[in-house]
Amino acid sequence: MRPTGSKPSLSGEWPPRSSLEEIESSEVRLEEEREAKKRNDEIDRLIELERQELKKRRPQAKLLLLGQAEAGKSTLLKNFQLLFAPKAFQAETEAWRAVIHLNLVRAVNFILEVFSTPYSTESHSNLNNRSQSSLSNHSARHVLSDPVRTLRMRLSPLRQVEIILHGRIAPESQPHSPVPGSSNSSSDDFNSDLRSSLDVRLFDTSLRARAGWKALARLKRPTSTTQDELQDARQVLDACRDDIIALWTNAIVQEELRKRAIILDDSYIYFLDNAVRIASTRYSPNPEDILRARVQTIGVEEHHLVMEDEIHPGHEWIFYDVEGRRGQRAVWASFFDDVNAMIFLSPISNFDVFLPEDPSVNSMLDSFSLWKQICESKLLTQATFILFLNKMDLLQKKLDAGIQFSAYVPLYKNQPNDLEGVTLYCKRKFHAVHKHSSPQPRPLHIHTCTAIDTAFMGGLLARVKDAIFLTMLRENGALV
Ligand SMILES: Nc1nc2c(ncn2[C@@H]2O[C@H](COP(=O)(O)OP(=O)(O)OP(=O)(O)O)[C@@H](O)[C@H]2O)c(=O)[nH]1
Ligand SMILES: [Mg+2]
Repeated sequence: MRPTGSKPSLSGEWPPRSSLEEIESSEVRLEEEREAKKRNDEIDRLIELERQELKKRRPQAKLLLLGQAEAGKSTLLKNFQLLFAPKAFQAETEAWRAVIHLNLVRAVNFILEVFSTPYSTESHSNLNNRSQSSLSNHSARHVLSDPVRTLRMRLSPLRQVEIILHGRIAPESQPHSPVPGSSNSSSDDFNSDLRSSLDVRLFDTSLRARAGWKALARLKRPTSTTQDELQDARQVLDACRDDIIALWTNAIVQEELRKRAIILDDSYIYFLDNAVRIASTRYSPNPEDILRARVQTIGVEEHHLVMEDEIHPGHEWIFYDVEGRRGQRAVWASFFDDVNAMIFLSPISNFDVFLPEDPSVNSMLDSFSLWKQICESKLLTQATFILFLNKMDLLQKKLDAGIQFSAYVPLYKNQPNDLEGVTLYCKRKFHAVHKHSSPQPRPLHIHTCTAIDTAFMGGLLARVKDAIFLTMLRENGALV
Protein backbone atom coordinates (compact mmCIF):
# COMPACT_ATOMS: atom_id res chain seq x y z
CA MET A 1 0.00 0.00 0.00
CA ARG A 2 1.37 3.53 -0.95
CA PRO A 3 1.83 5.96 1.90
CA THR A 4 -0.63 8.75 1.42
CA GLY A 5 0.34 12.48 1.34
CA SER A 6 4.07 11.97 0.35
CA LYS A 7 5.68 14.64 -1.80
CA PRO A 8 8.98 14.54 -3.97
CA SER A 9 12.05 15.82 -1.96
CA LEU A 10 13.81 19.05 -2.93
CA SER A 11 17.22 17.40 -2.41
CA GLY A 12 16.44 15.01 -5.29
CA GLU A 13 16.46 11.81 -3.14
CA TRP A 14 13.91 9.32 -4.15
CA PRO A 15 12.00 8.32 -2.37
CA PRO A 16 12.35 11.44 -0.21
CA ARG A 17 13.49 10.88 3.45
CA SER A 18 10.13 11.87 4.89
CA SER A 19 8.48 9.27 2.65
CA LEU A 20 11.02 6.65 3.78
CA GLU A 21 10.16 7.42 7.39
CA GLU A 22 6.52 7.21 6.54
CA ILE A 23 7.04 3.82 4.84
CA GLU A 24 8.98 2.56 7.85
CA SER A 25 6.37 3.77 10.29
CA SER A 26 3.57 2.25 8.25
CA GLU A 27 5.40 -1.09 8.31
CA VAL A 28 5.69 -0.80 12.09
CA ARG A 29 2.01 -0.07 12.21
CA LEU A 30 1.23 -3.06 10.01
CA GLU A 31 3.39 -5.24 12.20
CA GLU A 32 1.58 -3.91 15.27
CA GLU A 33 -1.75 -4.63 13.63
CA ARG A 34 -0.63 -8.16 12.84
CA GLU A 35 0.44 -8.59 16.46
CA ALA A 36 -2.82 -7.18 17.73
CA LYS A 37 -4.76 -9.53 15.47
CA LYS A 38 -2.66 -12.45 16.69
CA ARG A 39 -3.39 -11.46 20.27
CA ASN A 40 -7.09 -11.10 19.49
CA ASP A 41 -7.15 -14.49 17.79
CA GLU A 42 -5.43 -16.01 20.82
CA ILE A 43 -7.96 -14.36 23.15
CA ASP A 44 -10.81 -15.64 20.94
CA ARG A 45 -9.29 -19.11 21.07
CA LEU A 46 -9.07 -19.00 24.88
CA ILE A 47 -12.64 -17.72 25.18
CA GLU A 48 -13.83 -20.54 22.93
CA LEU A 49 -11.83 -23.04 25.01
CA GLU A 50 -13.38 -21.69 28.20
CA ARG A 51 -16.82 -21.86 26.61
CA GLN A 52 -16.20 -25.49 25.69
CA GLU A 53 -15.01 -26.20 29.24
CA LEU A 54 -18.08 -24.51 30.70
CA LYS A 55 -20.24 -26.51 28.33
CA LYS A 56 -18.56 -29.68 29.56
CA ARG A 57 -19.09 -28.75 33.22
CA ARG A 58 -22.70 -27.67 32.61
CA PRO A 59 -24.73 -25.82 35.21
CA GLN A 60 -25.97 -27.49 38.37
CA ALA A 61 -29.64 -27.69 39.19
CA LYS A 62 -30.98 -27.37 42.72
CA LEU A 63 -34.14 -29.33 43.49
CA LEU A 64 -36.21 -29.57 46.65
CA LEU A 65 -38.19 -32.66 47.60
CA LEU A 66 -40.98 -31.62 49.98
CA GLY A 67 -44.06 -33.27 51.46
CA GLN A 68 -45.28 -34.91 54.63
CA ALA A 69 -43.67 -38.03 56.15
CA GLU A 70 -44.00 -41.19 54.04
CA ALA A 71 -45.18 -39.19 51.03
CA GLY A 72 -42.54 -40.96 48.92
CA LYS A 73 -39.87 -38.21 48.63
CA SER A 74 -36.88 -40.50 49.15
CA THR A 75 -38.51 -43.09 46.88
CA LEU A 76 -38.82 -40.51 44.11
CA LEU A 77 -35.16 -39.61 44.57
CA LYS A 78 -34.26 -43.31 44.16
CA ASN A 79 -36.22 -43.29 40.89
CA PHE A 80 -34.21 -40.31 39.61
CA GLN A 81 -31.01 -42.18 40.53
CA LEU A 82 -32.17 -45.42 38.93
CA LEU A 83 -33.03 -43.68 35.68
CA PHE A 84 -30.35 -41.07 35.25
CA ALA A 85 -27.41 -42.46 37.28
CA PRO A 86 -27.93 -46.25 37.03
CA LYS A 87 -24.29 -47.12 37.72
CA ALA A 88 -24.28 -45.12 40.98
CA PHE A 89 -27.63 -46.72 41.88
CA GLN A 90 -26.26 -50.20 41.20
CA ALA A 91 -23.21 -49.47 43.36
CA GLU A 92 -25.49 -49.02 46.37
CA THR A 93 -27.23 -52.39 46.02
CA GLU A 94 -25.19 -54.02 48.76
CA ALA A 95 -26.02 -51.24 51.21
CA TRP A 96 -29.74 -51.65 50.47
CA ARG A 97 -29.57 -55.41 51.12
CA ALA A 98 -28.99 -54.76 54.84
CA VAL A 99 -31.93 -52.30 54.99
CA ILE A 100 -34.27 -54.72 53.22
CA HIS A 101 -33.22 -57.52 55.56
CA LEU A 102 -33.84 -55.23 58.50
CA ASN A 103 -37.26 -54.23 57.12
CA LEU A 104 -38.20 -57.92 56.80
CA VAL A 105 -36.91 -58.85 60.24
CA ARG A 106 -38.73 -55.93 61.85
CA ALA A 107 -41.97 -57.01 60.18
CA VAL A 108 -41.58 -60.53 61.57
CA ASN A 109 -40.61 -59.31 65.04
CA PHE A 110 -43.58 -56.96 65.03
CA ILE A 111 -45.99 -59.82 64.35
CA LEU A 112 -44.31 -61.84 67.10
CA GLU A 113 -44.69 -58.89 69.43
CA VAL A 114 -48.39 -58.56 68.64
CA PHE A 115 -48.78 -62.16 69.78
CA SER A 116 -46.59 -61.89 72.84
CA THR A 117 -47.90 -58.66 74.37
CA PRO A 118 -51.42 -58.55 75.71
CA TYR A 119 -52.97 -55.12 75.28
CA SER A 120 -52.01 -53.04 78.23
CA THR A 121 -53.47 -49.79 79.43
CA GLU A 122 -50.29 -48.74 81.15
CA SER A 123 -48.12 -48.16 78.11
CA HIS A 124 -50.81 -45.98 76.53
CA SER A 125 -52.14 -44.32 79.64
CA ASN A 126 -51.02 -40.86 78.56
CA LEU A 127 -52.72 -41.00 75.16
CA ASN A 128 -56.26 -40.21 76.11
CA ASN A 129 -58.82 -41.41 78.56
CA ARG A 130 -61.14 -42.80 75.93
CA SER A 131 -58.51 -45.15 74.57
CA GLN A 132 -57.43 -46.17 78.08
CA SER A 133 -60.84 -47.48 79.09
CA SER A 134 -61.44 -49.13 75.76
CA LEU A 135 -58.07 -50.86 75.69
CA SER A 136 -58.49 -52.23 79.20
CA ASN A 137 -61.84 -53.71 78.24
CA HIS A 138 -60.20 -55.60 75.44
CA SER A 139 -56.97 -56.65 77.12
CA ALA A 140 -58.35 -60.16 77.49
CA ARG A 141 -58.37 -60.58 73.72
CA HIS A 142 -54.79 -61.84 73.73
CA VAL A 143 -54.59 -65.11 71.80
CA LEU A 144 -51.61 -67.42 71.39
CA SER A 145 -52.25 -70.79 69.80
CA ASP A 146 -49.76 -73.64 70.04
CA PRO A 147 -48.45 -73.51 66.45
CA VAL A 148 -47.89 -69.77 66.77
CA ARG A 149 -46.18 -70.24 70.14
CA THR A 150 -43.79 -72.75 68.54
CA LEU A 151 -43.06 -70.41 65.64
CA ARG A 152 -42.41 -67.60 68.08
CA MET A 153 -39.78 -69.67 69.85
CA ARG A 154 -38.16 -70.80 66.62
CA LEU A 155 -38.04 -67.25 65.30
CA SER A 156 -36.65 -65.72 68.49
CA PRO A 157 -33.07 -65.50 67.05
CA LEU A 158 -34.41 -62.80 64.74
CA ARG A 159 -34.34 -60.37 67.68
CA GLN A 160 -30.55 -60.62 67.67
CA VAL A 161 -30.49 -60.32 63.87
CA GLU A 162 -32.43 -57.09 64.19
CA ILE A 163 -29.94 -55.72 66.73
CA ILE A 164 -26.97 -56.55 64.49
CA LEU A 165 -28.49 -55.04 61.34
CA HIS A 166 -29.69 -52.00 63.22
CA GLY A 167 -26.22 -51.44 64.62
CA ARG A 168 -24.85 -51.55 61.09
CA ILE A 169 -27.33 -49.07 59.60
CA ALA A 170 -28.19 -46.72 62.45
CA PRO A 171 -25.49 -47.18 65.10
CA GLU A 172 -26.37 -43.85 66.73
CA SER A 173 -29.83 -45.03 67.79
CA GLN A 174 -31.14 -48.01 69.71
CA PRO A 175 -33.27 -50.59 67.93
CA HIS A 176 -36.83 -50.14 69.13
CA SER A 177 -39.44 -52.79 69.44
CA PRO A 178 -40.65 -52.93 65.86
CA VAL A 179 -44.01 -51.58 64.84
CA PRO A 180 -43.95 -51.46 61.04
CA GLY A 181 -47.67 -51.05 60.62
CA SER A 182 -50.71 -49.01 61.29
CA SER A 183 -54.28 -49.87 61.80
CA ASN A 184 -57.25 -49.29 59.58
CA SER A 185 -59.79 -46.58 59.81
CA SER A 186 -62.76 -48.54 61.03
CA SER A 187 -65.21 -46.42 62.95
CA ASP A 188 -65.62 -49.12 65.57
CA ASP A 189 -64.66 -47.71 68.99
CA PHE A 190 -62.21 -50.40 69.90
CA ASN A 191 -60.46 -50.27 66.55
CA SER A 192 -60.22 -46.51 66.38
CA ASP A 193 -58.84 -46.34 69.92
CA LEU A 194 -56.32 -48.99 69.09
CA ARG A 195 -55.48 -47.16 65.88
CA SER A 196 -54.45 -44.01 67.66
CA SER A 197 -52.30 -45.89 70.12
CA LEU A 198 -50.58 -47.96 67.42
CA ASP A 199 -50.03 -44.97 65.19
CA VAL A 200 -48.21 -43.23 68.00
CA ARG A 201 -46.05 -46.29 68.53
CA LEU A 202 -45.35 -46.50 64.80
CA PHE A 203 -44.22 -42.92 64.79
CA ASP A 204 -41.86 -43.56 67.67
CA THR A 205 -40.29 -46.68 66.28
CA SER A 206 -39.78 -46.41 62.51
CA LEU A 207 -36.29 -47.04 61.17
CA ARG A 208 -34.40 -43.76 61.24
CA ALA A 209 -30.88 -43.43 59.93
CA ARG A 210 -28.61 -40.53 59.16
CA ALA A 211 -27.59 -39.75 55.58
CA GLY A 212 -24.24 -41.51 55.99
CA TRP A 213 -25.75 -44.97 56.52
CA LYS A 214 -24.99 -46.08 52.95
CA ALA A 215 -21.34 -45.18 53.28
CA LEU A 216 -21.23 -47.03 56.59
CA ALA A 217 -22.88 -50.08 55.13
CA ARG A 218 -20.49 -50.31 52.20
CA LEU A 219 -17.24 -49.75 54.10
CA LYS A 220 -14.54 -51.35 51.95
CA ARG A 221 -12.83 -53.17 54.81
CA PRO A 222 -15.20 -53.81 57.64
CA THR A 223 -13.61 -55.35 60.68
CA SER A 224 -13.61 -59.12 60.66
CA THR A 225 -15.95 -59.12 63.68
CA THR A 226 -18.52 -57.01 61.84
CA GLN A 227 -18.13 -59.14 58.75
CA ASP A 228 -18.64 -62.33 60.77
CA GLU A 229 -21.63 -60.86 62.57
CA LEU A 230 -23.30 -59.86 59.33
CA GLN A 231 -22.57 -63.23 57.80
CA ASP A 232 -24.07 -64.94 60.86
CA ALA A 233 -27.13 -62.69 60.71
CA ARG A 234 -27.70 -63.61 57.07
CA GLN A 235 -27.37 -67.30 57.83
CA VAL A 236 -29.82 -67.10 60.74
CA LEU A 237 -32.28 -65.29 58.47
CA ASP A 238 -31.86 -67.94 55.82
CA ALA A 239 -32.38 -70.70 58.39
CA CYS A 240 -35.61 -68.97 59.52
CA ARG A 241 -37.04 -68.70 56.02
CA ASP A 242 -39.59 -71.52 56.24
CA ASP A 243 -40.76 -70.40 59.67
CA ILE A 244 -41.17 -66.80 58.50
CA ILE A 245 -43.38 -68.01 55.67
CA ALA A 246 -45.26 -70.33 58.03
CA LEU A 247 -45.91 -67.40 60.39
CA TRP A 248 -46.96 -64.98 57.65
CA THR A 249 -49.32 -67.45 55.97
CA ASN A 250 -50.75 -68.80 59.22
CA ALA A 251 -54.52 -68.35 59.24
CA ILE A 252 -54.63 -67.61 63.00
CA VAL A 253 -52.01 -64.90 62.60
CA GLN A 254 -53.88 -63.28 59.71
CA GLU A 255 -57.17 -63.48 61.58
CA GLU A 256 -55.67 -61.98 64.73
CA LEU A 257 -54.11 -59.09 62.79
CA ARG A 258 -57.47 -58.50 61.15
CA LYS A 259 -59.32 -58.64 64.49
CA ARG A 260 -56.92 -56.17 66.02
CA ALA A 261 -57.38 -53.89 63.00
CA ILE A 262 -53.67 -53.94 62.32
CA ILE A 263 -52.73 -53.30 58.72
CA LEU A 264 -49.03 -53.69 58.05
CA ASP A 265 -47.34 -51.08 55.90
CA ASP A 266 -47.59 -51.98 52.25
CA SER A 267 -43.79 -52.28 51.97
CA TYR A 268 -43.61 -54.73 54.87
CA ILE A 269 -46.31 -56.87 53.28
CA TYR A 270 -44.22 -56.87 50.09
CA PHE A 271 -41.10 -58.03 51.97
CA LEU A 272 -43.05 -60.73 53.84
CA ASP A 273 -44.64 -61.92 50.57
CA ASN A 274 -41.15 -62.14 49.06
CA ALA A 275 -39.46 -63.68 52.11
CA VAL A 276 -38.39 -66.87 50.28
CA ARG A 277 -36.22 -64.83 47.93
CA ILE A 278 -35.14 -62.08 50.35
CA ALA A 279 -34.13 -64.27 53.29
CA SER A 280 -31.88 -66.42 51.12
CA THR A 281 -28.10 -66.02 51.62
CA ARG A 282 -27.84 -65.66 47.82
CA TYR A 283 -30.21 -62.66 47.81
CA SER A 284 -29.34 -59.54 45.86
CA PRO A 285 -31.96 -56.74 45.77
CA ASN A 286 -33.68 -55.79 42.52
CA PRO A 287 -34.75 -52.17 41.82
CA GLU A 288 -38.31 -52.71 43.09
CA ASP A 289 -37.00 -54.11 46.39
CA ILE A 290 -34.86 -50.98 46.78
CA LEU A 291 -37.78 -48.67 46.02
CA ARG A 292 -39.84 -50.49 48.65
CA ALA A 293 -37.15 -50.29 51.35
CA ARG A 294 -38.05 -47.79 54.03
CA VAL A 295 -35.57 -45.61 55.90
CA GLN A 296 -37.00 -42.48 57.45
CA THR A 297 -35.04 -39.37 56.47
CA ILE A 298 -33.55 -37.40 59.35
CA GLY A 299 -33.32 -33.62 59.00
CA VAL A 300 -32.44 -32.47 55.47
CA GLU A 301 -30.19 -34.64 53.31
CA GLU A 302 -28.23 -33.34 50.32
CA HIS A 303 -27.78 -35.79 47.42
CA HIS A 304 -25.70 -35.16 44.31
CA LEU A 305 -26.87 -36.90 41.18
CA VAL A 306 -24.45 -36.82 38.25
CA MET A 307 -26.27 -37.71 35.03
CA GLU A 308 -24.92 -40.76 33.26
CA ASP A 309 -27.21 -40.55 30.23
CA GLU A 310 -26.02 -39.61 26.74
CA ILE A 311 -28.00 -36.40 26.40
CA HIS A 312 -26.73 -34.64 29.53
CA PRO A 313 -23.61 -36.51 30.70
CA GLY A 314 -21.95 -34.92 33.70
CA HIS A 315 -24.88 -32.65 34.54
CA GLU A 316 -25.24 -32.40 38.27
CA TRP A 317 -28.55 -32.19 40.07
CA ILE A 318 -28.46 -31.44 43.77
CA PHE A 319 -31.48 -32.77 45.63
CA TYR A 320 -32.50 -31.66 49.11
CA ASP A 321 -34.56 -34.51 50.57
CA VAL A 322 -36.31 -33.45 53.77
CA GLU A 323 -37.77 -35.20 56.78
CA GLY A 324 -41.52 -34.77 56.43
CA ARG A 325 -42.74 -34.93 60.02
CA ARG A 326 -44.54 -31.87 61.31
CA GLY A 327 -41.93 -30.87 63.87
CA GLN A 328 -39.21 -30.79 61.20
CA ARG A 329 -40.80 -28.48 58.65
CA ALA A 330 -39.58 -25.18 60.12
CA VAL A 331 -36.04 -25.82 58.89
CA TRP A 332 -37.05 -26.34 55.25
CA ALA A 333 -37.17 -22.62 54.43
CA SER A 334 -33.41 -22.26 54.89
CA PHE A 335 -33.01 -24.39 51.73
CA PHE A 336 -35.38 -22.32 49.55
CA ASP A 337 -32.77 -19.99 47.99
CA ASP A 338 -31.84 -20.39 44.28
CA VAL A 339 -34.07 -23.40 43.81
CA ASN A 340 -34.71 -24.44 40.19
CA ALA A 341 -37.55 -26.81 40.96
CA MET A 342 -39.65 -27.59 44.02
CA ILE A 343 -41.03 -31.13 43.84
CA PHE A 344 -43.92 -31.75 46.23
CA LEU A 345 -45.30 -35.20 46.96
CA SER A 346 -48.78 -35.81 48.27
CA PRO A 347 -49.73 -39.42 49.05
CA ILE A 348 -53.38 -39.15 48.04
CA SER A 349 -54.10 -42.71 49.11
CA ASN A 350 -53.80 -41.40 52.68
CA PHE A 351 -57.21 -39.72 52.60
CA ASP A 352 -58.38 -42.06 55.41
CA VAL A 353 -55.18 -41.91 57.48
CA PHE A 354 -54.34 -39.66 60.43
CA LEU A 355 -50.90 -38.26 61.12
CA PRO A 356 -48.82 -40.49 63.38
CA GLU A 357 -47.36 -37.36 64.99
CA ASP A 358 -50.86 -35.89 65.59
CA PRO A 359 -53.69 -38.45 65.35
CA SER A 360 -56.28 -35.65 65.34
CA VAL A 361 -55.14 -34.42 61.90
CA ASN A 362 -56.22 -36.09 58.66
CA SER A 363 -53.24 -36.74 56.40
CA MET A 364 -54.86 -35.36 53.25
CA LEU A 365 -55.92 -32.12 54.94
CA ASP A 366 -52.39 -31.79 56.30
CA SER A 367 -51.05 -32.22 52.78
CA PHE A 368 -53.34 -29.47 51.43
CA SER A 369 -52.35 -27.05 54.18
CA LEU A 370 -48.63 -27.83 53.77
CA TRP A 371 -48.96 -27.22 50.02
CA LYS A 372 -50.62 -23.87 50.72
CA GLN A 373 -47.80 -22.78 53.01
CA ILE A 374 -45.20 -23.69 50.40
CA CYS A 375 -47.09 -21.94 47.59
CA GLU A 376 -47.19 -18.79 49.73
CA SER A 377 -43.43 -18.67 50.16
CA LYS A 378 -41.90 -15.59 48.53
CA LEU A 379 -38.51 -17.32 48.44
CA LEU A 380 -39.78 -19.83 45.91
CA THR A 381 -41.27 -17.41 43.39
CA GLN A 382 -38.60 -18.27 40.78
CA ALA A 383 -38.86 -22.05 41.16
CA THR A 384 -40.86 -24.32 38.89
CA PHE A 385 -43.41 -26.26 40.93
CA ILE A 386 -43.88 -29.96 40.26
CA LEU A 387 -46.58 -31.81 42.17
CA PHE A 388 -46.77 -35.60 42.33
CA LEU A 389 -50.00 -37.13 43.54
CA ASN A 390 -48.38 -40.34 44.72
CA LYS A 391 -49.41 -43.83 45.83
CA MET A 392 -52.06 -44.20 43.14
CA ASP A 393 -51.80 -48.00 43.49
CA LEU A 394 -52.89 -47.79 47.12
CA LEU A 395 -55.62 -45.28 46.31
CA GLN A 396 -57.01 -47.71 43.72
CA LYS A 397 -56.95 -50.56 46.28
CA LYS A 398 -58.81 -48.52 48.89
CA LEU A 399 -61.49 -47.34 46.49
CA ASP A 400 -61.89 -50.90 45.15
CA ALA A 401 -62.32 -52.06 48.76
CA GLY A 402 -65.24 -49.66 49.06
CA ILE A 403 -63.63 -47.08 51.36
CA GLN A 404 -65.55 -43.89 50.71
CA PHE A 405 -63.46 -40.82 49.88
CA SER A 406 -66.37 -38.56 50.82
CA ALA A 407 -66.41 -40.01 54.36
CA TYR A 408 -63.12 -38.16 54.95
CA VAL A 409 -63.48 -35.27 52.49
CA PRO A 410 -67.09 -34.13 52.99
CA LEU A 411 -66.91 -31.64 50.08
CA TYR A 412 -66.69 -34.64 47.75
CA LYS A 413 -70.24 -35.78 48.67
CA ASN A 414 -72.41 -37.31 45.92
CA GLN A 415 -69.53 -37.77 43.49
CA PRO A 416 -68.29 -41.13 42.12
CA ASN A 417 -66.03 -43.08 44.44
CA ASP A 418 -63.64 -43.99 41.62
CA LEU A 419 -60.02 -43.28 40.73
CA GLU A 420 -60.81 -40.77 38.00
CA GLY A 421 -63.22 -38.71 40.07
CA VAL A 422 -61.06 -38.64 43.20
CA THR A 423 -57.88 -37.82 41.25
CA LEU A 424 -59.58 -35.02 39.37
CA TYR A 425 -60.91 -33.56 42.61
CA CYS A 426 -57.43 -33.59 44.17
CA LYS A 427 -55.78 -32.10 41.07
CA ARG A 428 -58.30 -29.25 41.00
CA LYS A 429 -57.92 -28.63 44.71
CA PHE A 430 -54.11 -28.44 44.56
CA HIS A 431 -54.28 -26.30 41.44
CA ALA A 432 -56.71 -23.84 43.03
CA VAL A 433 -54.62 -23.56 46.20
CA HIS A 434 -51.54 -22.86 44.08
CA LYS A 435 -53.34 -20.23 42.04
CA HIS A 436 -54.74 -18.36 45.00
CA SER A 437 -51.76 -18.64 47.35
CA SER A 438 -48.79 -17.94 45.05
CA PRO A 439 -47.38 -14.42 45.34
CA GLN A 440 -47.08 -14.32 41.52
CA PRO A 441 -47.86 -16.66 38.60
CA ARG A 442 -45.43 -19.52 38.26
CA PRO A 443 -45.32 -22.78 36.24
CA LEU A 444 -47.01 -25.76 37.88
CA HIS A 445 -46.86 -29.32 36.56
CA ILE A 446 -49.17 -31.89 38.20
CA HIS A 447 -48.63 -35.63 37.74
CA THR A 448 -50.22 -38.72 39.24
CA CYS A 449 -47.78 -41.52 40.00
CA THR A 450 -46.90 -44.73 41.77
CA ALA A 451 -43.32 -44.20 42.86
CA ILE A 452 -42.64 -47.92 43.28
CA ASP A 453 -43.60 -48.68 39.66
CA THR A 454 -40.30 -48.37 37.78
CA ALA A 455 -41.81 -48.86 34.31
CA PHE A 456 -44.33 -46.06 34.80
CA MET A 457 -41.82 -43.75 36.51
CA GLY A 458 -39.32 -44.14 33.62
CA GLY A 459 -41.56 -42.40 31.10
CA LEU A 460 -42.81 -39.81 33.57
CA LEU A 461 -39.41 -38.73 34.91
CA ALA A 462 -37.97 -38.41 31.39
CA ARG A 463 -40.65 -35.76 30.76
CA VAL A 464 -40.10 -34.14 34.15
CA LYS A 465 -36.37 -33.95 33.45
CA ASP A 466 -37.00 -32.21 30.12
CA ALA A 467 -39.31 -29.72 31.82
CA ILE A 468 -36.64 -28.91 34.42
CA PHE A 469 -33.94 -28.44 31.76
CA LEU A 470 -36.24 -26.17 29.81
CA THR A 471 -36.80 -24.05 32.91
CA MET A 472 -33.06 -23.80 33.47
CA LEU A 473 -32.40 -22.79 29.87
CA ARG A 474 -35.05 -20.10 30.11
CA GLU A 475 -33.59 -18.83 33.37
CA ASN A 476 -30.11 -18.67 31.81
CA GLY A 477 -31.47 -16.59 28.91
CA ALA A 478 -30.62 -19.23 26.31
CA LEU A 479 -34.25 -19.46 25.31
CA VAL A 480 -36.55 -16.52 24.94
N1 LIG B 1 -47.41 -48.83 47.50
C1 LIG B 1 -46.67 -47.74 47.35
N2 LIG B 1 -45.70 -47.48 48.25
C2 LIG B 1 -44.96 -46.37 48.05
C3 LIG B 1 -45.16 -45.48 46.97
N3 LIG B 1 -44.26 -44.48 47.07
C4 LIG B 1 -43.53 -44.73 48.16
N4 LIG B 1 -43.94 -45.86 48.76
C5 LIG B 1 -43.43 -46.48 50.00
O1 LIG B 1 -43.75 -45.60 51.07
C6 LIG B 1 -42.74 -45.67 52.08
C7 LIG B 1 -42.30 -44.28 52.45
O2 LIG B 1 -41.65 -43.68 51.37
P1 LIG B 1 -40.41 -42.67 51.57
O3 LIG B 1 -39.94 -42.32 50.20
O4 LIG B 1 -39.44 -43.23 52.51
O5 LIG B 1 -41.17 -41.44 52.23
P2 LIG B 1 -40.56 -40.00 52.59
O6 LIG B 1 -41.50 -38.99 52.01
O7 LIG B 1 -39.15 -39.91 52.17
O8 LIG B 1 -40.72 -40.00 54.17
P3 LIG B 1 -39.79 -39.24 55.31
O9 LIG B 1 -38.37 -39.52 54.98
O10 LIG B 1 -40.24 -39.87 56.58
O11 LIG B 1 -40.16 -37.80 55.25
C8 LIG B 1 -41.61 -46.53 51.49
O12 LIG B 1 -41.68 -47.81 52.05
C9 LIG B 1 -41.93 -46.60 50.01
O13 LIG B 1 -41.52 -47.80 49.42
C10 LIG B 1 -46.21 -45.79 46.05
O14 LIG B 1 -46.48 -45.08 45.07
N5 LIG B 1 -46.93 -46.92 46.30
MG1 LIG C 1 -37.40 -39.68 53.19
